Amino acid sequence: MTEKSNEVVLKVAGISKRFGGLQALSDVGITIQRGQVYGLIGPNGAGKTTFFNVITGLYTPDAGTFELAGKPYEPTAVHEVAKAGIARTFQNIRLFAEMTALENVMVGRHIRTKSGLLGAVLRTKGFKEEEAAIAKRAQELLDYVGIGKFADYKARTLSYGDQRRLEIARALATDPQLIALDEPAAGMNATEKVQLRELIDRIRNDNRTILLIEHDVKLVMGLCDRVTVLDYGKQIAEGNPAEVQKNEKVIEAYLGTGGH
Ligand SMILES: Nc1ncnc2c1ncn2[C@@H]1O[C@H](COP(=O)(O)OP(=O)(O)OP(=O)(O)O)[C@@H](O)[C@H]1O
Repeated sequence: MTEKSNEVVLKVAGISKRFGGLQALSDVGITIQRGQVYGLIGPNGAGKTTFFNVITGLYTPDAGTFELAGKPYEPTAVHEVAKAGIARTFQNIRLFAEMTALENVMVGRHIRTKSGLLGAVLRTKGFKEEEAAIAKRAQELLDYVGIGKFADYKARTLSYGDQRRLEIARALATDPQLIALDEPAAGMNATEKVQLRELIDRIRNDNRTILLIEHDVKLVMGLCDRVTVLDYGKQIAEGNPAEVQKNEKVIEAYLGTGGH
């Protein structure tokens, strides 16, 4: 029997990372199954961003093993990781401000195109057909995240919440194995958070897999299938939200630092 929930998408183990005298991560590992929303939480300075950056190729770890959809990958460069199948968004939105929403999504799609640079320069027939297909797919993705009507708007003119949706559409455009969202709810108002939650739910229901760093513990607990809690670079708890919430080390870590 093929149980989708048993299919491992990301398996990282034994990750350590030191910055000078500071052990930012010590032997951290997570396993994410297809269709899961996996949350990464922890007090300020716990190592969440470092962990995220290691997985997505921004930082080189001192130790660790990495497997994506059953294949080992080397997180040595961001574009290699994107090609391997991890798409990410950033805490501080990184869109092409002067490009339209549609163009921003098309950029995401280009890492999967075949014509390449020469085709683009020569504007070959193959290139033009491919462009049209990419534009169509980009429009579908904008519709999917709920901002289809803004396709021709410059990214910078969109509301904050819509820019975050656009980033997610761009990430989806790469057909990733895993979508890594870095604090997607940061700076959102209550209505935008509800909409974000609905969108993430929808993405999960389409059997996609999401890793999420988020400060909004309520959002994480309400949304995630599994959660890892980091504190001072160590993984102090892993489990479903109910288990993690009851964990004494977790309660202590949050109360001890004033929580969030
Ligand atoms: N590039 C770096 N150079 C030196 N130290 C770093 C670097 N990046 C992170 N650190 C340190 O590593 C530790 C973990 O930081 P990290 O940003 O991963 O935590 P975090 O859990 O994401 O925190 P926050 O919730 O505040 O974003 C901190 O003590 C931080 O100062």
